[in-house]
Amino acid sequence: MPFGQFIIGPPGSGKTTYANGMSQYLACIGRKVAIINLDPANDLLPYKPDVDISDLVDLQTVMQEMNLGPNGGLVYCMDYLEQNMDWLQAALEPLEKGGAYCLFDLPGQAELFMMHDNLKHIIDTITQKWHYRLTAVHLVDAHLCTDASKFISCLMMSLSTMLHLELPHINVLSKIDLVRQYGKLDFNLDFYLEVQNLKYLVRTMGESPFNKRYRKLSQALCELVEDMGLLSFVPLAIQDKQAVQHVLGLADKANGAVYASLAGHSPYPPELIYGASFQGSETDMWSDFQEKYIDRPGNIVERQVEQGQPPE
Ligand SMILES: Nc1nc2c(ncn2[C@@H]2O[C@H](COP(=O)(O)OP(=O)(O)OP(=O)(O)O)[C@@H](O)[C@H]2O)c(=O)[nH]1
Repeated sequence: MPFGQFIIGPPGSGKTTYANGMSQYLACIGRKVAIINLDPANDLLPYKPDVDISDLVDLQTVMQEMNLGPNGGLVYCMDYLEQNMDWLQAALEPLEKGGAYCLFDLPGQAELFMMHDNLKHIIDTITQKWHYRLTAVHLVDAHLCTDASKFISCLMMSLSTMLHLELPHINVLSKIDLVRQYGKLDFNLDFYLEVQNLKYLVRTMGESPFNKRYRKLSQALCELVEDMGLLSFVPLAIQDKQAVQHVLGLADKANGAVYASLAGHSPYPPELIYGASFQGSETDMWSDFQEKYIDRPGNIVERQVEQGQPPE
């Protein structure tokens, strides 16, 4: 029974970097890991994929021969993969036999999730027909927290992806370490992670004619998200070991790897699965992140300016 993660999220949200970082962490703690690149637009990979969709279909060739743009080409490649799932099954077989934890790096274009069924069919085949136990790890760039309207869009996108995929799901605010660059947040980090009391978010939206006109709509969307009670985020900065550990621990619980290990149905003893996951309290971790990445000035010059001293 193979375990692993589907890594999803909009373009640029950090999926490939996460696949690379997570695989390094897994290898470090002694778990076998494989990366399956299913994004044909991924040309400069920081990792060496164990399976690469480019070996099946090449996006550039598709664009040239079919006279398609990048998005049309991507949809074509996904259709092609859907029709050639036996290729993927054969490529996965040795990894499965070797007991590898599978990280699937997926394309980020939202239309693949929202408007076409090909990726959903691919995911369904892997999880339902081939019985892979996979958690969807959905990354969104944390800079969306710096603007209430953008954060509401991010909530809608995360929620609809969750409902569309019907998989165990973790929502991640990625690149937390870069948030400071985009200015001060209106609220502490836990506000964005817990996704509660969103009425306060709507209040920060300003008084432009556009905002005034659509305030009720924003309010209704926020109420919908809160009423469903399905959405929350965990923070990630890929170089932060604690954060990577935390996401892995949640993914292992969501896909059942922890319970399989406890029941003796895993090549890894529970100590390795539990022992490698984050053991502390989430609230302490949030405060630590708040202090480390959001409150604390990033460098000595910023610190001096914040303390009212002229930079040296
Ligand atoms: N500082 C910082 N940079 C990050 C982090 N995660 C990703 N990045 C950077 O964000 C940029 C985009 O990351 P990618 O991993 O290529 O994002 P992606 O989602 O795979 O992008 P597409 O392949 O276009 O869909 C790269 O420059 C990464 O180095 C992080 O946690 N911290």
